[in-house]
Amino acid sequence: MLSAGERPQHPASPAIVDASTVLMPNLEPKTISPPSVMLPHKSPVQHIWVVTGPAGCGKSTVGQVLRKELGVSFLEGDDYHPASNKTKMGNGIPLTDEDRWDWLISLRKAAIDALSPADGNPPTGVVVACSALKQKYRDVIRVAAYNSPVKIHFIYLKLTENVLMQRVSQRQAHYMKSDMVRSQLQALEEPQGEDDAITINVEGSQEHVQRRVLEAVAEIANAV
Ligand SMILES: Nc1ncnc2c1ncn2[C@@H]1O[C@H](COP(=O)(O)OP(=O)(O)O)[C@@H](O)[C@H]1O
Ligand SMILES: O=C(O)[C@H](O)[C@@H](O)[C@H](O)[C@H](O)COP(=O)(O)O
Repeated sequence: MLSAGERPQHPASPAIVDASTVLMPNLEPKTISPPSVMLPHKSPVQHIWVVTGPAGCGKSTVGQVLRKELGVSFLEGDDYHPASNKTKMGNGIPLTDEDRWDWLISLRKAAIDALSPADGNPPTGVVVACSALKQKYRDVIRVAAYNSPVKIHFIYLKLTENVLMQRVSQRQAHYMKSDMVRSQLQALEEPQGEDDAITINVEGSQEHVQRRVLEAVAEIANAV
């Protein structure tokens, strides 16, 4: 059993992956076929794949790709905020630690529930989009693995402030406006020395980001 503050140790995984570098310059994005990720259905180990980072880094986009490729459900973190948090964020007021606890706990519970569906067919895992800006927020999610054969993996999507601002500005009809990005970056503690977390630089096109993420996920899954 893990004691408080202790994190599950993972086999070596790529700590930082760069999707902004075109490793195969002769390939057009549309010719790139991402690796497919197959996880054994009979394995007692289940995975919680948490896609993290500030608003606009691509959590929902990447989360949907993983949902499809892994054949598991996808939980959008935004859906688990109480209305008061959404109102705050919509008014440009950054959330406090207190605002975030209940949200993180609800999201963690939803992830655990998704691993034990009522139909009795446990999935190989679940994908969760959650900003998880600080280490202590990731620690709240990590509790889901205590005393259970669950492995948690954080996939942090790293992007510069300028690009984040551009991408958030592009989004229509979302309560989170671009001026919140700065406060999120101030709160951000990038994962460092956290064995269950990888960083993916996501400046590149969606195709390249998708490929890098799927390669990283395949590598982690194969190492378990
Ligand atoms: N690699 C990418 N290149 C360009 N635009 C992207 C990329 N990934 C996501 N986007 C776009 O950026 C915006 C924010 O992405 P989204 O997945 O909603 O981020 P998040 O869930 O982290 O807030 C969306 O309009 C999305 O289509
Ligand atoms: O996609 C987005 O717009 C954000 O990532 C959004 O998910 C927001 O970040 C969280 O709902 C909680 O806010 P904090 O990131 O400030 O905790």
